[in-house]
Amino acid sequence: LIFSLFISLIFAQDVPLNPVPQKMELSGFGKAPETFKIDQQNTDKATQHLIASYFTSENTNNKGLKIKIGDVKDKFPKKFLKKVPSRAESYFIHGNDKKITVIGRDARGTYYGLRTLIDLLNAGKTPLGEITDYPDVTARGVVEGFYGTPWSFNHRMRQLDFYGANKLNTYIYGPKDDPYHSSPNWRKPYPEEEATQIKKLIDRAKLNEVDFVWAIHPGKDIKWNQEDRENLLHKFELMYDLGVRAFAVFFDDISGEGTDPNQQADLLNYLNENFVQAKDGVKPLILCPTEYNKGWSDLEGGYLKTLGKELDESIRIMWTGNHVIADIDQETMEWINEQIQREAFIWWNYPVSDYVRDHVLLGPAYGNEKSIANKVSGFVSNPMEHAEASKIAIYGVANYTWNMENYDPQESWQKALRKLMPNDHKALEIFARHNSDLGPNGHRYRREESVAFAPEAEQFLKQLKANGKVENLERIRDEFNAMLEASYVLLNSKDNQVLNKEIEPWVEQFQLTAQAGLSTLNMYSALKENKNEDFEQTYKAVKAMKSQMYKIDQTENQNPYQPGIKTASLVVTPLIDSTFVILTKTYNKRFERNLPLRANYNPHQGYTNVAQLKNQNVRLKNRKLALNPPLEVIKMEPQAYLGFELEKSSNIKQVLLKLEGLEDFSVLNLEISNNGTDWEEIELNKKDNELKVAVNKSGKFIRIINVSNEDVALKIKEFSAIIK
Ligand SMILES: CCCCCN1[C@H](CC(=O)NC)[C@H](O)[C@H](O)[C@H]1CO
Repeated sequence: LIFSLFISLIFAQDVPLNPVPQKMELSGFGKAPETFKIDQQNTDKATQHLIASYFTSENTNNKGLKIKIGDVKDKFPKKFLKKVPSRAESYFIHGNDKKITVIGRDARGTYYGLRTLIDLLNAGKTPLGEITDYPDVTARGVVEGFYGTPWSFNHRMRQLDFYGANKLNTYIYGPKDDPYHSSPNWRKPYPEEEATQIKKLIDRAKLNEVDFVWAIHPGKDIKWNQEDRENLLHKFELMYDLGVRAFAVFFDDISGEGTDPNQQADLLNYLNENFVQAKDGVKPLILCPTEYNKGWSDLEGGYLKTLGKELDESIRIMWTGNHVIADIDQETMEWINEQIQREAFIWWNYPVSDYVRDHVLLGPAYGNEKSIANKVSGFVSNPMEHAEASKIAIYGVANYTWNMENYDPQESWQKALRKLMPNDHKALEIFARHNSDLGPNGHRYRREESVAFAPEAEQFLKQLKANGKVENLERIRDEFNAMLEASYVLLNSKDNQVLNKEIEPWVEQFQLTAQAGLSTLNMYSALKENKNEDFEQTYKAVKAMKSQMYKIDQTENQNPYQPGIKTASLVVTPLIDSTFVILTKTYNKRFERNLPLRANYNPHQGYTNVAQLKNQNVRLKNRKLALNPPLEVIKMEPQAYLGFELEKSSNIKQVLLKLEGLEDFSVLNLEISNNGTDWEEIELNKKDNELKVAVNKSGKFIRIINVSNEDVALKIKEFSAIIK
């Protein structure tokens, strides 16, 4: 047994089994034959469809290797039947050189067993021995729950196929910006075209053994009366008629009336009794609570306790962890499960990037503990609006939730890159390892990036600053070269055009970054050899590359939150920018020149004492300096301020302010200053919350400040200044 386990562990690495099964006792693998003979017993439509698509007249005949596939209700040898695990969706495979047997605990188990067998056959192998497998987490998958452009129909169809292939069984449809999911049209039926698409998605989900969960987000304007109760029930009926058999109600990111936990619980219990129980085949309801993370929960208020006490025990309650964006550990689960008296259903806000839209998050899915499998009722990932690129993280979640203690983030990440780009995965790896961190953000959630390169970058900068000479120039140059070459391979790869289309602007920016890096190293060499003409020439080249990057950043991916294209922002870009400034300063001093130092184009920065906004980026577009508007409501205590610190005192032509949720505008003053201590108030007509204020005064600091002695809560839709 030890020997065969040893063998199977070795094999587990090189056979791309998605996910790795719980237990493999194989003496090895046979060579997959040319033809098979299928003996199909009890199977559902999804399995029949998968069999029909894989075993065709090309590779089946009477002399082929026998494959008998069915579930525990069928006739199989007792010694096999007793090996099928009792959990839902589990399966057992036995193989020798005569016959392969696949037995599912249930229809999904049979399907997943077949998927595992097909993974082996695709690798040209058949199993010699036994595979016993089951999922660790009950509901596994994705919640399309982000702000921004919802995924397209075609992307959703691709996603469902990806989930089927990787044993994910849950897709929750809840795009924040779909007006028929949320306000104002949650009461209305979908228009014809969308309704037809949803029907097609449901059929595709079935063929991939995925529960299509339709979520409604009524909380912004729901009235706790019989009329709206009927409205919601009616909308669920309409969705049921389209084929939806699993439903969710989201009460997140709302304020006011809709946040009442007793009303929320009454509504869901009512839906449970009068809809879920009343109809056949409908799965238990899922609720996303208003207090969906510990940082936002007010224990005295008893919101969570009320839900835990009042909600029917069949209803699942979602949870993002100790914060809006958080990784999940044992302590997180013990706390919340106690509060809600059931196992929470995790909504993992990764790789969602709707609060760092200028970044793509392509790194490994890591940070969640491996001991929580029996503490969660579900685990779904909230992805990026870039569906194809999100598959890297989703593949990790598939492995993590199926076989948790076996999960290896790096191994999964490598496998995901190969699944997405079978031939050019090396180029994708070089690109992805430098595009994984989020950059500074209001949630202060960060990811590792450029991990192997960071020590080299650090040593390079340290030595450059200390004595102007470095020892690892070649290793830095090698990485920039690898980045440059990878960018060309990616832009020309035929592996996955859908992915290419999504990441193209970032790959272009990445290419320019690599080129700027190489030329900055040329500046270093020219300086060392006192080749002043070369230095100034290559200096000019870097400035030209930077202005091209600036143009991409100003034209691509323009959205109202974090517009533009940031790449390699944690290690590589800062290394290049710092090196550029150090070399230019040294050159200017040594040869009495005054080449401008500015490497990047935004010399201004945010200026605030509001913790939530410490990292909020500011952007300069032409002459307009704007605060990236935060998604969330901002709380400003008395004397709290936020605004801008300019590079130097400049003429402030105009200030634009668009605020929301503020009854009494008089609590805020607009002020400017040249030194950050003496402030001059700028008159505001404080009645409307959309202001264009002519200033025409010079200043280095601009701010709005809460001059009342009360806390104020507001949403900042726009805060910008025109600097002339
Ligand atoms: C308004 C404060 C920020 C909330 C951010 N959450 C939202 C709600 C949520 O997490 N619900 C569980 C969206 O889902 C979004 O995608 C995600 C991250 O930006």
